[in-house]
Amino acid sequence: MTAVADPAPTPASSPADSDLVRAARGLPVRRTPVWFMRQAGRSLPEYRALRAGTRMLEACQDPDLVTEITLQPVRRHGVDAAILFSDIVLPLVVAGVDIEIKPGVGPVVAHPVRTVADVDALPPLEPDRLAFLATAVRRLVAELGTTPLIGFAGAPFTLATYLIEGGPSKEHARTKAFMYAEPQAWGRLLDRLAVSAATFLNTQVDAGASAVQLFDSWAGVLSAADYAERVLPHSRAVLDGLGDRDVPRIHFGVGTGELLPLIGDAGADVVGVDWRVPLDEAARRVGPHRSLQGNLDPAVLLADRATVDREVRRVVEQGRAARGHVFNLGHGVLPETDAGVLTHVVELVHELTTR
Ligand SMILES: Cc1c2[nH]c(c1CCC(=O)O)Cc1[nH]c(c(CCC(=O)O)c1C)Cc1[nH]c(c(CCC(=O)O)c1C)Cc1[nH]c(c(C)c1CCC(=O)O)C2
Repeated sequence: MTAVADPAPTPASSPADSDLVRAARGLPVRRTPVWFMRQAGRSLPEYRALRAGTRMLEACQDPDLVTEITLQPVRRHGVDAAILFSDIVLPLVVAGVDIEIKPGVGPVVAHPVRTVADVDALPPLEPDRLAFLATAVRRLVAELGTTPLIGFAGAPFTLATYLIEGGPSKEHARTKAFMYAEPQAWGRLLDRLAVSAATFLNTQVDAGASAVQLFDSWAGVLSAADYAERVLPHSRAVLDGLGDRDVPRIHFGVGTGELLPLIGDAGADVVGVDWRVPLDEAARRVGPHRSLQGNLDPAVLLADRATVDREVRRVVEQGRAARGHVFNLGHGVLPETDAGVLTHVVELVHELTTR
């Protein structure tokens, strides 16, 4: 059922009462909440200016920079949520794994995990090394007022792809080969990654984040059977690791049309959907007990205004089939996107859905 507005909507009294959190729980909203994956980043000139001269993974560990970069898209676009400026590989970096983020490429691992011994040599993440993260989150929560902060972590499978491939990959063939050839070491690797992801998430929630997103960006390369047996239990462990922390859980991957029910079953309140499956169909696949997030194709934002408007309207309409809808893109903002178009999309979604 589509969430219906209160007769006389009053402004949110706290982040926990925000439209983002309400939509995620399937409660009535004032208007459909909007945020964008990669809303902080190269589409913003003020981001490029602030980041100049600082390496990505250094910036992520500097509470001043994290706070400012996280707030930039909230100020500029009026989005309904902030997402912490960080990266999915950060828990590994903090634990001592030698990783660099190469501009225009992505994370590159100096010594990829290729053997059982490599798995057992991975350093654990000590929670007391995350003080910078708790500081940044506390500052952000103070600055954001009633706007919720979304904390996030990379899911075990997607992190394993970077560790095993040594960098970005299309087919993830080495990852799958290791998964099939060394099922026990695979299980230990994903267990470890689940523990560090849970530590990373819990630090953010304990410091005041109002929702979390687990990014399993590359899970869509797996069959449903392999995902269910070899990956889902570890993602569930991350989300279960939140314990009784009462924040909504968003769970997202790209190309996961065939996995959507399982992505939900791993313990999500909200299933993130890319542009390949329309939201009304996605709602049928995940069932009536979960909300949806998505799913405008990021490339649409490079098209003319009439196309943008038509596609935004379509996503909003199809999203009405969901228990609750968080408007987003189907994947991250492309760096060449005009920031003005993002602001326009926020305004249009609000206009179309204000009751
Ligand atoms: C797979 C993945 C990564 N990182 C992330 C994912 C999952 C989401 C997805 O599927 O895109 C998650 C992530 N990375 C970043 C955020 C910040 C919050 C936000 O969404 O605004 C989030 C949530 C910042 C970032 N992470 C990165 C940037 C760009 C670095 C820069 O600006 O120099 C940002 C803003 C770097 C990064 N980090 C990663 C890639 C593939 C890249 C892109 C490399 C490039 O194109 O230069 C790994």
